[in-house]
Amino acid sequence: MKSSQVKRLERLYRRRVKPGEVVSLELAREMADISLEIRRQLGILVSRIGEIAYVVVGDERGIMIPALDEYPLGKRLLRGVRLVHTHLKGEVLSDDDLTDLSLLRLDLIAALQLTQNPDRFSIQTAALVPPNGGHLPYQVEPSVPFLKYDLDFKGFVETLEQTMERGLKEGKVVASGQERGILISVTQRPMEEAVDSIEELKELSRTAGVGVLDTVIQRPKEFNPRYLLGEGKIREVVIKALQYGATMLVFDQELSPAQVRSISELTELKVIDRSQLILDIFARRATTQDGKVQVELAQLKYLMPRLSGRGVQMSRLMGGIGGRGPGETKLEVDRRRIRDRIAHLERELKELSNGRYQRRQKRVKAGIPIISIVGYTNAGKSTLLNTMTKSEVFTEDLLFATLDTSSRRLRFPMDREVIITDTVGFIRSLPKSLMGAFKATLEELKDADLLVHLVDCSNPRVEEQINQVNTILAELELSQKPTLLVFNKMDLLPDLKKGDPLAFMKVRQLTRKYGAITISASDRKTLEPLMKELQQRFWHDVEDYRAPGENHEEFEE
Ligand SMILES: Nc1nc2c(ncn2[C@@H]2O[C@H](COP(=O)(O)OP(=O)(O)OP(=O)(O)O)[C@@H](O)[C@H]2O)c(=O)[nH]1
Ligand SMILES: [Mg+2]
Repeated sequence: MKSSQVKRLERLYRRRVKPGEVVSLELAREMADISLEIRRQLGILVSRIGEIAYVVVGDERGIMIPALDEYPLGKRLLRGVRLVHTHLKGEVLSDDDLTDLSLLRLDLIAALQLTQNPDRFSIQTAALVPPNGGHLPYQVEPSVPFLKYDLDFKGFVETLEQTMERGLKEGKVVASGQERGILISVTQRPMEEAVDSIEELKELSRTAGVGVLDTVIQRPKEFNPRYLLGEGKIREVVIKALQYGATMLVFDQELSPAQVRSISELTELKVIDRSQLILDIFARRATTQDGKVQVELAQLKYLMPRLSGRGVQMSRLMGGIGGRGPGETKLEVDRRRIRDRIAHLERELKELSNGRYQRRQKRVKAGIPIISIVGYTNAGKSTLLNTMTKSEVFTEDLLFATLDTSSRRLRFPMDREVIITDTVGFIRSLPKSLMGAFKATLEELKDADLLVHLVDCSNPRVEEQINQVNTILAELELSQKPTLLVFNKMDLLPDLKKGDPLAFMKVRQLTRKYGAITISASDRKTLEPLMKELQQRFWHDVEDYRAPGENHEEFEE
């Protein structure tokens, strides 16, 4: 470019646009003139007060918009700058233009559609529209000769912003105040597995208080190291997020710290992965000292490797859902202080575990058999403990209701008793950091004389869940323990038979295959076969277990 041309471009920065106009006639003419002379597209980004924030020169067919760091979106729904640029051959707004509009959330995008004559051109504009349940997030207007173009820009953009805000508050899809997420899985596993896993991610999201707007599965030949998702796909996701008014993306796969950063930079959405979701749920659920220490430890260990590198956006990284997790102040401490904290927590955990160990020793010494109930999260473990012992352990139809083991005594006839313990639920791909921290809790399983592996047989993923639990038991070196497989929630089977006959048949087949006992943990009357089996296992002399009734000795706490 000639220096005179550069000067002309620089002078554009001194121009002002009236707030009521998209662009003035004079300025548009000057742009057309320069653009035709240099044979490149020319764009200006204009702020709300009418200042020229950037002058951008492209090539013949397109233009690259710079990072708009000085105009952060933050909580705003629109960027606060509009793009006016030239199209040398009078082309209409391109897909790239509309993608920029959507991704950058520009106030408006305008193309000056030039002809050979710098004084005669048309203008075409497009702007975002409020989230509308899956339709296009923008609206493109027809071209009009520039001289006929007449839009009160100030009024237009203010109204648009207000409507968008109102739409968001009404939160048509999910209640407001909640996070609204799009779930994403990028995997090379078979489609069926991906669907199963994302179904579970939905449950986890529900438990964590994240409303699920949509799910996206991509099975690429190769992973894109930067975004995990392919570039095209991630743009699709962003547009979807705009359409539905999403606040967060939840990935089913573990993301590297760098990936979290690039994705959240590109999308300006909160980005979390499955591990973080689970950590978040654990953080909410921990009530006892033990549980709290373990969760904080796990969170810090998860955070540590994510602290390296420049400009880590803490709020996005560890904000979790609604900003729980280690508090802001704790996050400001440097790695060293975190390391100290980890060491401190580990000591504390050790002390707590010493206490646990002594309690365990007492039990072992007393020679009372110990039964531990294990199983996938939500299988009904706590319910079973409650019903068997008539106690009130917290149960809920959410994942990970129980985070600490709790033990109860269970009496059998003839003054016989066992200790029965409830444990934290298992889940596939438990975050590594959590696995470590919760090993302490699960250590108690080593003392168990019998594991009762409880299964929710109404769950469509029942077989997979059995396998997952077995895998984790193997990891804990517990495969050799005597184990009793018990199918729970049999009261739900008639419904399953009606709703999904195939799944029902599968359950029947599994029951036969494993010779499993079936019960309804919530219904005491159905526990008889289980009680009988337990009694047989521990006291071989018992010929027959008698059902609890008026004239019998009852099993009770
Ligand atoms: N229909 C039916 N629901 C049951 C039965 N047993 C448990 N539930 C329900 O299943 C849900 C989970 O029960 P919990 O006892 O909390 O399950 P858990 O295995 O302890 O779960 P975590 O502690 O999260 O691992 C609750 O809503 C229970 O009411 C049953 O026999 N039939
Ligand atoms: Mg429980």
